This record gives sequence, C-alpha cells and structure tokens, in this order.
Amino acid sequence: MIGPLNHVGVAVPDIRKAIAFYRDVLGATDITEPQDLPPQGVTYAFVTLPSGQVELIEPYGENSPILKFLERNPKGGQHHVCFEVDDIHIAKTTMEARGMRVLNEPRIGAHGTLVVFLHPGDSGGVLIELMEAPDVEH
Ligand SMILES: CC[C@H](C(=O)O)C(=O)SCCNC(=O)CCNC(=O)[C@H](O)C(C)(C)COP(=O)(O)OP(=O)(O)OC[C@H]1O[C@@H](n2cnc3c(N)ncnc32)[C@H](O)[C@@H]1OP(=O)(O)O
Ligand SMILES: [Co+2]
Repeated sequence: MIGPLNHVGVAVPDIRKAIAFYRDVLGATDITEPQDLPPQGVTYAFVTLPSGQVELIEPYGENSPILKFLERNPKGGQHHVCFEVDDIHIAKTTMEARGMRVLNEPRIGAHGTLVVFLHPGDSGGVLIELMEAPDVEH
C-alpha cells in the first residue's frame, strides 16, 4: 500500500534563505516559487535533488502547525517524510486498523492531492505524511 517517498519536509524560519542554501550550496534544481497554503498554515516550496524533492515549509499564520516545532528548533529542521499512496481513504482506514492515530481527514496538500498525517508518537517519533499519488485514476 505504501508507495515511493515523495518528499522530505524541512521546516524553516525563512523560506527564501533556505531556497538560497539548497540552490547555491547543494545545487538543487526545479525550485518552485514559495506558495501560501492557508488551510495548512504553511508557505511551501519544493526543491529537487537527484534523490527527489525536499519540501521547504515556513509557518503561515498564527495557528501554523509548525510554529511549536520551530520554537523547539529555531534554526529549522527535518520535519516529516511523505509517502505516496494510491487511495488516501483506504490508506487512512488501513493505518487506523493498524493502530495509528491519523491526525486529520484527507485534505488538499502542496501537490494538490489529498494528504493525511500520522501521529509521530505512533511511528517511532517520525511525522509521516501520506499523499494520494498524482495521476492515479479513481
Ligand atoms: C500539507 C501541506 C504540505 C504537504 O506536503 O502537502 C505539508 O507537508 S505541511 C506540514 C505541516 N503540517 C503538519 O505537520 C500537520 C500535521 N502535524 C500536526 O498535526 C502537529 O504538528 C503534531 C500533532 C504532529 C505536533 O503538534 P505540536 O507540535 O503542536 O504538538 P506537541 O508539541 O504537543 O507535540 C506532540 C508530540 O509530537 C512530537 N512532534 C511534534 N512535531 C513533530 C515532528 N515534526 N516530528 C516528530 N515528532 C514531532 C513532539 O515532540 C511531541 O512529542 P512528545 O514525546 O509527546 O513530547
Ligand atoms: Co509535506
């Protein structure tokens, strides 16, 4: 059921500084313009490296879910990993059946498909995002 790793999420205090680092120091390519995603409380941008994408996320708004993370990690840090699934609804019920706390109802994520998050307390301290793979026929 769990498909390929889609991206590694990195929380940052300043997304444009972070983009400059990934571009100028690491040579990232295909860098997207920062986009606000108010319902998810983040501003995000994707940078591409040979092994895949890094998603840079900066808090958006006072209720951003990453504000406390950045209070704990003021310079930013590795925040989550995101795996693709064919059907987010099946994935959600399967994860719940396997004892995972799913933190939200499926909602649109940065790639424009439905996503859910698993509570890191159930997944070895790693925040896991599941996203419905783009271009999957339903
Ligand atoms: C969706 C758009 C985009 C995309 O790709 O499409 C994104 O990925 S945006 C990513 C930002 N959105 C989210 O992270 C939504 C899901 N996250 C949450 O609901 C919260 O961040 C939550 C519940 C994971 C943590 O909330 P909060 O930090 O406010 O609660 P606590 O401080 O009480 O933390 C509880 C417990 O979890 C540990 N924790 C928190 N964040 C992380 C993390 N990123 N990785 C691992 N562990 C994390 C924290 O240390 C606490 O642990 P404890 O042992 O209980 O002290
Ligand atoms: Co993500």
